[in-house]
Amino acid sequence: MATLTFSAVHKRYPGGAHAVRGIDLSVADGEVVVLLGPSGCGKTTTLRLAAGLESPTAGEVRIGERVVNGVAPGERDVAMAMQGDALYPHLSVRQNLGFGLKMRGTPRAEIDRRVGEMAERLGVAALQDRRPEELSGGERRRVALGRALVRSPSVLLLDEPLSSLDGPLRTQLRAELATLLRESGTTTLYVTHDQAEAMTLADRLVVMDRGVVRQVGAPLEVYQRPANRFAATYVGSPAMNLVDGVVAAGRFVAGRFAWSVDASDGPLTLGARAEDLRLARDGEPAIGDGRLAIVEHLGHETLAHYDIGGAAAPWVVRLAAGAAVPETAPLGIAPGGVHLFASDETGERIA
Ligand SMILES: Nc1ncnc2c1ncn2[C@@H]1O[C@H](COP(=O)(O)OP(=O)(O)OP(=O)(O)O)[C@@H](O)[C@H]1O
Repeated sequence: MATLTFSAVHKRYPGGAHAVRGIDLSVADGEVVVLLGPSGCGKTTTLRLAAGLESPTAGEVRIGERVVNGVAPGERDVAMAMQGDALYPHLSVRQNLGFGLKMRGTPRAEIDRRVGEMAERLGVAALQDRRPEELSGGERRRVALGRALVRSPSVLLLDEPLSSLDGPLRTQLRAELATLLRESGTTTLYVTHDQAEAMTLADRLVVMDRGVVRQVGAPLEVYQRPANRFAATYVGSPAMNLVDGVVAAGRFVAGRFAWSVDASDGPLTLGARAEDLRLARDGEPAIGDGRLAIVEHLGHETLAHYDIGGAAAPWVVRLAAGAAVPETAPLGIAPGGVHLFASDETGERIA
């Protein structure tokens, strides 16, 4: 087990892409840190820098106290599992699981013991004599994860390991993986752009945008108190509702939209999550009248999209399943449900 540390790390590819722009990040011993961000934001590059498949163009990557910038992947004691990783087709499940241990000269009896335990934990014990072609997609993913985990590496690097799976299987394996990572206590850096996966697996979440870290925090902390507009819109589904407007004398106004805020005069962006919006009753304060644009009946809840005038897109209101959805309604924001962000390009949180 070890810590993994990035200090002012940059990666500029020969072709010119500046994929990672000064990342400072530390994964503590036994911690699961998830990199979350849109396509092309530098997640995989960060992981490959930890693996030793790329070297930084500036800054330092350390495993424990050791600077590993120029150290080859095989000398780092890291294990990696990536999306679409192929198993060795001519080897059995047992041999696939034990391959890394064998390469490291682990005694036969210990390989058998560790492989047996891992196969048991991953629910593939009965399949150990099969070849990969005789497995389902989910079973193959389990074996690929097991192959990385069984080595008990200092650092485990996982790049969208569940992305080739569909609905229920993915949910199941996600939960199993969460337990497995906790129990094994392996220092893990995990890349995904799947919200639910990030929220379930992460001790801490790292929100990335165009090669830069925009926020680091526990998943709920990031959800409840996003540090900037980017994190506010990227974390959470549906995304936080936002509207650009101007504050004058304690009143935020954007077109038909108005709400009392505790902020100095000037432009800013006001946000509220779908669950913090409500249909205001008579006499309750309202941001204005919303006009119904779309309703999504999702079974366990209803998402009503209301055009509120000032915002570019309709605001999404989360309602209980089966609740009445009026065509027009005054919308209110629950106490504590208002987020304020700078309207400049940083979009930093103000309150
Ligand atoms: N080998 C490479 N050579 C040149 N540019 C690259 C290389 N690998 C990645 N890039 C560029 O670096 C940037 C970051 O890519 P990276 O794969 O790290 O993003 P990502 O966040 O993992 O994206 P995705 O979610 O799509 O996998 C992108 O602009 C990409 O085009």
